[in-house]
Amino acid sequence: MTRTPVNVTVTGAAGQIGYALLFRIASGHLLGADVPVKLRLLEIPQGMKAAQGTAMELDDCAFPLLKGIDIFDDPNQGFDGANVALLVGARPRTAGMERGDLLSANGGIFKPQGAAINAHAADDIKVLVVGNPANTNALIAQAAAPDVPAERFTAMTRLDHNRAITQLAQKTGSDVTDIKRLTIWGNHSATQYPDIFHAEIAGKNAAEVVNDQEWLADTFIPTVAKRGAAIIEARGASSAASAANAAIDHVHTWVNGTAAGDWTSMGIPSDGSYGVPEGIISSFPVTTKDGKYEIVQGLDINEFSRKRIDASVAELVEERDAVRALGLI
Ligand SMILES: NC(=O)c1ccc[n+]([C@@H]2O[C@H](COP(=O)([O-])OP(=O)(O)OC[C@H]3O[C@@H](n4cnc5c(N)ncnc54)[C@H](O)[C@@H]3O)[C@@H](O)[C@H]2O)c1
Ligand SMILES: O=C(O)C[C@H](O)C(=O)O
Repeated sequence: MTRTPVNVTVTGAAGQIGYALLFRIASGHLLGADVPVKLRLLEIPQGMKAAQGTAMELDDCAFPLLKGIDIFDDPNQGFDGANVALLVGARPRTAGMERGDLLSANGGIFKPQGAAINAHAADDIKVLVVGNPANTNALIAQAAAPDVPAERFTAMTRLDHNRAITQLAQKTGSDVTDIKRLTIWGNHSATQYPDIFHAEIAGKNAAEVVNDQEWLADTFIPTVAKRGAAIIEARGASSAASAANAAIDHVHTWVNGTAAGDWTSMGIPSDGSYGVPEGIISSFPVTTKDGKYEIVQGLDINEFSRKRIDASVAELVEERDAVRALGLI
């Protein structure tokens, strides 16, 4: 049976993450090795020529699953019929820019994109926001799309999740595949909290295996939370291939499910679980099945974790209040 191609819209397609992402979507890593895709690339007018160049290279790969590429500079066209939308393009912070300016500039991108998704995307649209500040940009887009179920808007903390797995594996001399049930809580920012108290390493409690509170507080958490800045310092540019890889992982897991006994981390609208105010887009431990996710319930949150989750959530509440004051939500 021939499957209908899935329409995947990627914004910021001519950027560095776009360049690392599009070839993997086209080769079947986003949705599955048997799922044909049509790419819809969305750029700003200045990015159109470079996006066309990337599309030429995609053509030159003769990917069996790639059934079409269209390029737009109008969100209403870019999101038309989209089943999956990866919102990567964003306004980066530049020298002298205050946080309010950054939120306002991104509001100018994510509000119209949310409205275009609301008006034109397919009924089963799933949205992943990668562009920073990812959680709050996702909130802005979601608020502009009242007819789309709120839970379809998610923000990426999978890169943080993957970073934390490797740091833990390297510390304990284990394999990344031995590590399960790790959680990123809160914001994709330096306040995020990577939690190993419920994680397992080859079936044993990770915090007990590590048994080094000082390493946890003074090395592990800051290393994971500040990894983005460390990459920028080392590479002279922000993470791109690892961010693209995490976007692939996020959507693949959302669509295809978490493995039995494991979970992942996703930025999702809070339902009030774990004391996170309803509606803000915060990272939680989630399981996924049949294209839907659920927050893992019933985890005991110790005092060490509570303090850190609360701090990151407080930052998200501040960001929400700031975009509310700007009339963006
Ligand atoms: N959540 C995460 O874990 C994570 C990780 C890494 C990077 N990021 C963020 O991802 C974003 C993209 O990073 P990058 O390195 O690809 O940046 P980049 O500057 O290389 O590319 C961004 C692209 O977006 C385009 N763009 C800007 N406004 C647009 C709009 N309104 N519509 C469509 N396209 C638009 C630009 O023309 C550019 O081509 C940044 O905000 C970055 O901070 C997030
Ligand atoms: O773009 C950034 O500021 C960093 C990025 O979010 C990352 O985590 O690598």
